[in-house]
Amino acid sequence: MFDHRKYRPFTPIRLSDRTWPDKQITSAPNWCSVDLRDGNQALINPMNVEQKTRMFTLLVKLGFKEIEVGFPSASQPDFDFVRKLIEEKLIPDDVCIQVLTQAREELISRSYEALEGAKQAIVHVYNSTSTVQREQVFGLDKNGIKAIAVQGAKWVREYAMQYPQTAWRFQYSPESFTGTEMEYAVKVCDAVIEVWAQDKGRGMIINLPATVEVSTPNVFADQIEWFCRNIKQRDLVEISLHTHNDRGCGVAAAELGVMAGADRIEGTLIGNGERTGNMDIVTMGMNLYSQGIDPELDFSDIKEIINVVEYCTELPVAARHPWAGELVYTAFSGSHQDAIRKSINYHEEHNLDFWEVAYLPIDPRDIGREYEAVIRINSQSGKGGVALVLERDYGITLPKWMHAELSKVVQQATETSGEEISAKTIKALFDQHFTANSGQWLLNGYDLHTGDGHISAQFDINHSQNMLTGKGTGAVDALCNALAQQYCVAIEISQFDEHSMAHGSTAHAQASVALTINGDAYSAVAIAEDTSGAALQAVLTAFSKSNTHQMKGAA
Ligand SMILES: CC(=O)SCCNC(=O)CCNC(=O)[C@H](O)C(C)(C)COP(=O)(O)OP(=O)(O)OC[C@H]1O[C@@H](n2cnc3c(N)ncnc32)[C@H](O)[C@@H]1OP(=O)(O)O
Ligand SMILES: CC(C)C(=O)C(=O)O
Repeated sequence: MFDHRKYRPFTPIRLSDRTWPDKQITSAPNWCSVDLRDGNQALINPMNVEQKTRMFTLLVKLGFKEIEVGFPSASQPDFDFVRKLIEEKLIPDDVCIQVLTQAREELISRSYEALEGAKQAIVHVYNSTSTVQREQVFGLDKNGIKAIAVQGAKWVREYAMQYPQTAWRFQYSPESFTGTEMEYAVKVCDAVIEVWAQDKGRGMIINLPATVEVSTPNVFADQIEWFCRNIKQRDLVEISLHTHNDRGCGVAAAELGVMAGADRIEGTLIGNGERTGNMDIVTMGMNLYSQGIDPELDFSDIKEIINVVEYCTELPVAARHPWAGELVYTAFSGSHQDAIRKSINYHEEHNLDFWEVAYLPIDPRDIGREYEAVIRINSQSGKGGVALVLERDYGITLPKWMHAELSKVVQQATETSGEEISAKTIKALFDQHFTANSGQWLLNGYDLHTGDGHISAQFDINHSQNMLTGKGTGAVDALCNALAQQYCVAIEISQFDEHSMAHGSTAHAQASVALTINGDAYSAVAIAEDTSGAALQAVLTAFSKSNTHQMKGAA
């Protein structure tokens, strides 16, 4: 039964003098990828050695310096993978691998066996401390649970002594930290630190997991600030966070947690992990990047990250996934397209130092995305977007007065199909509507003579099979007069635009014209090697439309 009364609200801790809301993140935290452990343990098919190796290689390439590579005491494949990394010397000198173990002696001992020969490594031991786990899973009181942690810490320390060649660091996680009374969590962690602090200079990490996300991120941040203030030997430990995404706020919790004093963040690429996933390092890293902060991870080839993640996890990356999804830099809606087009043009024209483009929080090209994907056209799109597609993909810049006319044609097509329309189809519609010419109305040549402020011109046109002669203030005017005289119609030039086309194009000029012929409007575009040729052809094409129309009308 869908009955909310079955649930109780989470009780926040009392922290009225919190300071984290006034803090800003100004640098990247220390990152630790747990793709190969927490990510892996949540998969339908855990990664095989080949997939793990591919993921590890990517993580190193992205710049991770700490990578939890598995739970080697849990399974032979995990054990073998750690051995492979060490024996095949696949771990760069500046990368530290990490392994997870429960606080059980046989598992700790096996973890050290797996790590033998590593230059440096982090042994990560955990046990659950929340009220629910204490009472319902372990059946132990607070002292009993603390004793597991302390005993685990002791075994971790003792076994490390048997492998003095490795530079060991130790990590402890009070699993289900957020469901634990804060005073008690501090007590357990203080006790673990006390064990490990016996070895002076030993790197220690206390990792605080939101094993299941149970509150709003501000409550988590309060817990972190409170914990950091109250732990006894704060200066000896690195405080790490390991958030999950059950309420959809895994990244927000980690961010506020860093503001509250944490130094290190554990997470996965694209947020794979138990249930709704671990906190997504790509999202948090890109959040920093978009604020001008170096994430110290290289996400410039997002496609490669997606390919490897999809290959290794056998799960698809959602099209709307923050920063990485296929559609996150794409606008279909007209007003967004219009603003993006104007904003990008403004940016280029004013040579701005900072990226501030409407609807695009970053330049998609920074992460290897093309502008092509930014504007896509369907029935929600507007004239600006359609014009941009023609300009972007075909170098055809339409004058503003022509945008609405083309957009109407495209809109009809998208409404009829109910689907997205490709750039190729938009170009075909443009040709059909603006440049199509029966072939009878093609300009073969022209001869212009200037005198008494007027141009006398002769036009060689297929259709007339004779030369047309006209006089006017310019070539276009002269042609219109010639046509008006020859075909006994009234012609007025309502709009006219001509410009050179982009460098590198085979044609060099584009002309657009709107004529009013016997009271009706006809517009056309022509592209030719020179501006006069393009202008005259545009007039002929527009005129041909009226001619067809009249013939149709007559029939
Ligand atoms: C929040 C997290 O993601 S933690 C990481 C979880 N990851 C995994 O579990 C993946 C790998 N795990 C495994 O392959 C297995 O669970 C193993 C190998 C670790 C342990 O396997 P098994 O001993 O066969 O079974 P299981 O996991 O059910 O063990 C539960 C026992 O361990 C105890 N236990 C559980 N966690 C811990 C811990 N952190 N420290 C000490 N003891 C623990 C339980 O109380 C229980 O004891 P009991 O047998 O006396 O009741
Ligand atoms: C072992 C801990 C860090 C964990 O994976 C969790 O609590 O989610």
